[in-house]
Amino acid sequence: MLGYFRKKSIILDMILSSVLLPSWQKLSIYLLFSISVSLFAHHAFYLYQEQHSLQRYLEGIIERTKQSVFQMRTSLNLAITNDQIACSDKDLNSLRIALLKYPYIEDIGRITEDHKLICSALWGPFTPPLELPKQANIDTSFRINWPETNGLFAKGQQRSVFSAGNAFVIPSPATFTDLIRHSRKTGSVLYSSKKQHIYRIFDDITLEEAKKAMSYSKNNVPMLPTANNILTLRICPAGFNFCATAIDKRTGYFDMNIWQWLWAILVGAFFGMFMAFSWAIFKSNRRSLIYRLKYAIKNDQIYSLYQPKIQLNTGEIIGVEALARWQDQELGTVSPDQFIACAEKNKLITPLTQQLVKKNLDDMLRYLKANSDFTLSINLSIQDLSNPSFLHFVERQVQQRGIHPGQIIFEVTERSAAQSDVLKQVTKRFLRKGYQISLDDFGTGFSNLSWLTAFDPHEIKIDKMFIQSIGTQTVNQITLDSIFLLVSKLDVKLVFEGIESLEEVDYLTQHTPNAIGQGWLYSKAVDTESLGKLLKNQPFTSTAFLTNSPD
Ligand SMILES: Nc1nc2c(ncn2[C@@H]2O[C@@H]3COP(=O)(O)O[C@H]4[C@@H](O)[C@H](n5cnc6c(=O)[nH]c(N)nc65)O[C@@H]4COP(=O)(O)O[C@H]3[C@H]2O)c(=O)[nH]1
Repeated sequence: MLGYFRKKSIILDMILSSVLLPSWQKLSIYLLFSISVSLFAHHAFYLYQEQHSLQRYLEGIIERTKQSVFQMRTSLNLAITNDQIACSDKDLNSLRIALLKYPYIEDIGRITEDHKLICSALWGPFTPPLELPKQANIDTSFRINWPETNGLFAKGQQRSVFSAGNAFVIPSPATFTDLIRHSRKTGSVLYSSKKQHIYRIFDDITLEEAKKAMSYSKNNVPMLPTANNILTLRICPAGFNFCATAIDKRTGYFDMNIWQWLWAILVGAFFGMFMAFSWAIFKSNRRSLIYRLKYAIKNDQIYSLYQPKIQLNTGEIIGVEALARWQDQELGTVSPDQFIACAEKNKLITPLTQQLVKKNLDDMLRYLKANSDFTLSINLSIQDLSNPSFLHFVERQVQQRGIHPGQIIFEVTERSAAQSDVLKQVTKRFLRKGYQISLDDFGTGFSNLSWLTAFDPHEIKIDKMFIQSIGTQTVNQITLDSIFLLVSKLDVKLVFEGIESLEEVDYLTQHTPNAIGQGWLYSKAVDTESLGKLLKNQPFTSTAFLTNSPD
């Protein structure tokens, strides 16, 4: 069990260590940001829902008011066209029949020109007549209507009275009963379209709140949550003389309960973490070797430095080996062993080699032209060689610059036995075109004798580990001695890599007088300018020539 958890934690450690984890400061910023975004999103979401619910509520009130208006208009018309003597029994009976037909009307009766109610279907004749308040509103639908009328019904009750001709109606207070929400945060106000008169206030809305809501000529949807802002929606139906505004006094944030707040914070925190880690992974990927290498190739940032190859017995520079260099903004100096392997693995080697070949030919053109014995060694990967178009590419580049193919040496390394057959085939095509082939890193890995017999390289490069073994009496030194013996029988140039001391030069020249060498004793890989100086000052005859040029 313990082992299981240990294993899990190792895997987690591995995952986490491969990602650039965000710092606590960054994580807090992400969290703060996304919690705020989440809260705002929740606010907007609830606001949207509330707006929809308020819209439905308002439409309900508008629809019911239209029905009520229709019933009032029709019943008033019936009363006006009734040719009975006003307030007679017959008149009152026909008014009662009308009253029974229209459920949104509470009472219907007769009114005099000076605004006195003289009888009604419910109450019969009023003796004396009931006087209405003087402040009448002119209403296009009903000619005259009065606002709340005190005293007609129970004490304190108010009714609106609408009149036309010698008839009046009182709408039923039960008209909207089923629409009332009994809500403490929403409500609505019904008023004349010119805002002269408030017909009715629904739910728990104060007169001040109703007036404030009426003051908005359009819908008021407060996206930014402030405590004083109210959500209001207004509808003024065409062909009618009234408007209704619905109000929501506590919206979004202000209406969220503790669980909704917690949920919003949790969602925000989750997304904040998610964003922070996604960004960290994205950044880690951007910093990855493969990403940076693609970027470097695309932006032509990889270049070559040139390490002189020396004829050891004379100290003369007979050519150079191009060695790729890459200085990345993010990763710093990356060794060619690393990035070449990465390019090979990710099928980037062909574009990279092509870029480098062009640069190498351009850089060395003047030296190649100045001395027809001067050679340029270029490292190739097996993928370059097996790419059928690569030889054509090289041919084009070499011909365009008027360079003799024999001055170009392609260094190849056999990295697996399986590559042997391919190499045999392809290198022959290069040899036929006049290029030289050099067998690199001889003695290491798969570069061995079988290779030598498979085809005839012009040159064998002995790996630096053998040079470093000189004077050590190790297996490598013994191998080096056998290489001398073997190569003396073959028609092939021997190039020793990694020469760092005069003793090594002495040892090598004693065994192979025509040996060629390269190493830090003479020079590290240098740029074209420094190479020019080295060429001027050659031959290397003593330690005085040894440079400390940067690699
Ligand atoms: N300790 C020591 N080292 C010395 C001395 N003289 C030279 N060297 C290093 O030995 C390596 C020789 O290159 P290589 O065997 O072709 O091995 C090369 C070659 O296989 C590959 N490479 C470099 N440039 C290219 C390129 O343009 N294309 C391809 N395909 N491979 C390249 O990367 C390998 C490593 O290149 P570098 O890091 O530049 O390492 C170079 C060079 O800097 C010395 O006196 N002492």
